[in-house]
Amino acid sequence: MAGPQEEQKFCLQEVLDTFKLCLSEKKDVYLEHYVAGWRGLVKFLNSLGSVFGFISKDAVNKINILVTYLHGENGSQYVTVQSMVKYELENQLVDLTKRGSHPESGCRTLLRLHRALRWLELFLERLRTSSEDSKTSVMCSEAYNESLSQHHPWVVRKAAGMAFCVLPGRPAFLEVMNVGPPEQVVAMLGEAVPLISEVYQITEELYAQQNLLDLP
Ligand SMILES: CCCCCCCC/C=C\CCCCCCCC(=O)N[C@@H](COP(=O)(O)O)[C@H](O)/C=C/CCCCCCCCCCCCC
Repeated sequence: MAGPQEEQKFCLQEVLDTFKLCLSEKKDVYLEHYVAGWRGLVKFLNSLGSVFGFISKDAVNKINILVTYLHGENGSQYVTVQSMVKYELENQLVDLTKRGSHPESGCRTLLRLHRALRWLELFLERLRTSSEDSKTSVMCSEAYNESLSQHHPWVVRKAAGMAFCVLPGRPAFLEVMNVGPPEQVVAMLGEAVPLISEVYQITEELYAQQNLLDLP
C-alpha cells in the first residue's frame, strides 16, 4: 500500500486523465473533475517547496469552496460549470458588481481558477516547445504576465515573481512530472495542452455570454 508520501506524488498522466474526464459529450465541464485536476496540479506545486506555499494555499482554498458546494445540499446544481452558473444566477447567488452577501459564490471562485488555467496553458505550451537550456522561470513569468498578472495587485505580482525565480531548471522540472524521459513528457504535454485549452475556451465563452468575466 502506498504511504502518505507516495500518495502525494505528482504524476502528469493523472492530471491529463482528469482533464480528459472534464468534458461531457455535449461539452459541458464537470466540476468534480475540474477541481480534481487542480488538486493534482497543487501536488506538483507542493513538491516545489514552501516558497510556493502562498499560491498553493490560495488554490486549495478555492478548490475547497467549490468542493463544499459540490457536496452540499444543492450539490446536484453543481455537477457542471454550466449548471452551476445557471443555478447561481437564477437564484441571485452571485455578487455581480461589488462584493456583498455572496463573496464566495461558485461563479467567482471558479473564475479565479479559470484565469489560472489560461496561465497553465501558456506555460505548458512554452515548456513543450522550449529547448533543454530554456529557463522555466522565464517561461513561467512570461505566461503569468500574459494572463493572470493583470488580475493581481502589485504585492501579489511581486511575490509571484520572486517565487518563479527559484523554479528548478527545465530537466529537473520535467523529471518531477514522473512520466519518463523528456521526449515522453513533451509528447504528453502535446496531449495535455489542447485539452486544457478546450476546457478553458468553453468556460471562457460561457462566462463571456453571461457577463461574468469581471466578477469582484
Ligand atoms: C503539468 C505540471 C506543470 C505545471 C504545474 C503547475 C502547478 C500549478 C498549480 C497550481 C497553480 C496555482 C493556481 C493559483 C490560483 C490563483 C487564483 C488567484 O488568482 N487568486 C488571487 C485572487 O483571489 P481573490 O483574492 O480574488 O480571492 C489571489 O490573490 C492569489 C493569491 C496567490 C498568488 C497567485 C499567483 C499565481 C501564480 C501562478 C502559479 C505559479 C505556479 C508556478 C509553478 C510552476
